[in-house]
Amino acid sequence: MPQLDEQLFPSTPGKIKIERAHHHYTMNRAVHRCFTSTSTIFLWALFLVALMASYMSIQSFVDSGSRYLHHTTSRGHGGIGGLLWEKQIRSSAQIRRSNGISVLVTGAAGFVGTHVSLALKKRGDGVVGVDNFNDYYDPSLKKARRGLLDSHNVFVVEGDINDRQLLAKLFDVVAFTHVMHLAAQAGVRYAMENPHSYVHSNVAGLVTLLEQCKSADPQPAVVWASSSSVYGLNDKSPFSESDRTDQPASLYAATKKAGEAITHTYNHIYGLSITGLRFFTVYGPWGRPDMAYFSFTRNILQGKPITVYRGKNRVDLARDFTYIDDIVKGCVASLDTSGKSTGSGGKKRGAAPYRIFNLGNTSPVTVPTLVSILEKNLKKKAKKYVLEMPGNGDVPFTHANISLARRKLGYKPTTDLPTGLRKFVKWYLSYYGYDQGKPVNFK
Ligand SMILES: O=C(O)[C@H]1O[C@H](OP(=O)(O)OP(=O)(O)OC[C@H]2O[C@@H](n3ccc(=O)[nH]c3=O)[C@H](O)[C@@H]2O)[C@H](O)[C@@H](O)[C@@H]1O
Repeated sequence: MPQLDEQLFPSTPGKIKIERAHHHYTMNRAVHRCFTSTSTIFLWALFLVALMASYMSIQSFVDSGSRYLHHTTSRGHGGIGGLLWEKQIRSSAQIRRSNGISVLVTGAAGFVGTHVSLALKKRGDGVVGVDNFNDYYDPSLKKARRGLLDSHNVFVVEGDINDRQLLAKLFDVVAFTHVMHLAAQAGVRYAMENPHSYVHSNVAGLVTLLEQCKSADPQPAVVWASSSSVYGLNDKSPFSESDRTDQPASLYAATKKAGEAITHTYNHIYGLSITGLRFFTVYGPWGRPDMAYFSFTRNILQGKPITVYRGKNRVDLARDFTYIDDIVKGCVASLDTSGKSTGSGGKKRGAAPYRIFNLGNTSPVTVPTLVSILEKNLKKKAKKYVLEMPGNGDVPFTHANISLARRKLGYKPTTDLPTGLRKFVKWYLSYYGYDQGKPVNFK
């Protein structure tokens, strides 16, 4: 005779069977002890069905956990999905020039996102931003950037790129021609502290966004931020797009490299037009406080020490620091030359462009030189601690070969590090309210 628990859990293939095996041992004994009459059996059956149902609903909550949470928060903040919301989205997406484009900018309250959104809006394109305003660095700076965007009629939705319903809703309201995907967990060394945030944004978030782009009709062309860090331990200099990128030195770099592979599959299977931009240590006004040029400035002004990393054999580290305005030109040119996605209804209808470009400055500068330029601009000496570079994901140097971007995008950086840092320091002092060296409104 079949055992009672076998009658309650009929043999089915796949997942259910595993669940059943799970329950089998503990319940077997309970069943024999307790089931003495048919009415008790009936009550137990009801109880078990209820147990199964609640287990399944917990499972589905876990599956869609982040989506659920993000939804609640975003709904709470901005009345997402309401009529007023739709009106703001439509007005922000409105194109005001002939042959203009309408762009969804992810990470719009971020450093590069803010600058690109403003540049597009200023020339008459439609722009809608999305940003989750996370606290990886001071969210008040992100809010201030949003204020700047607001004043130029760029609307930024508070939400996460992992939120499928939000993305679907945005594409319902606007037929975006382009997506400028800049939302990401940035920072090379922080990946050791919080590895999962890199997977969440740079892998899972990217896939969620591409899924939406693939099924949108018409499909938008996608331009997105990869990173110079994908070159990892490559020691061939300068770095060309065709150089090897299979030796990442940090999880951050690995997720960006994964992004290049993931976007390739969406291009190949669904006909999405893809352009990946390998940014080289971008700096400038409204920049990121976690980056060296920014935190060095803060510490020098506050009289606090800075740590200057040094490579093996006392060799200085160097970066191909690239000024934000040059990067913006590269981003805008990428959107303008992206070519169309070919798919519709989730099906590819022909080959679409897949491109990768270095956007660098082509002249690496050492970290000690960066510090001395800042000292000159701030008229203050840094208290320096020199430390051997810890094994935390850093690479010794970066140097971009930009001939491909020059040929295909007309990309030509024009700002050297001293000029760019002068502009940054000027912004920094006015933003944080320094008056003759004294912080008035230091945040
Ligand atoms: O080009 C890129 O792909 C990457 O550029 C930067 O990464 P990184 O070049 O490491 O920029 P910083 O964090 O500003 O560091 C610049 C240099 O200063 C050095 N550094 C940093 C911090 C510090 O306290 N001391 C110090 O000497 C680093 O070792 C590095 O050589 C960005 O943070 C990444 O998000 C971006 O993807």
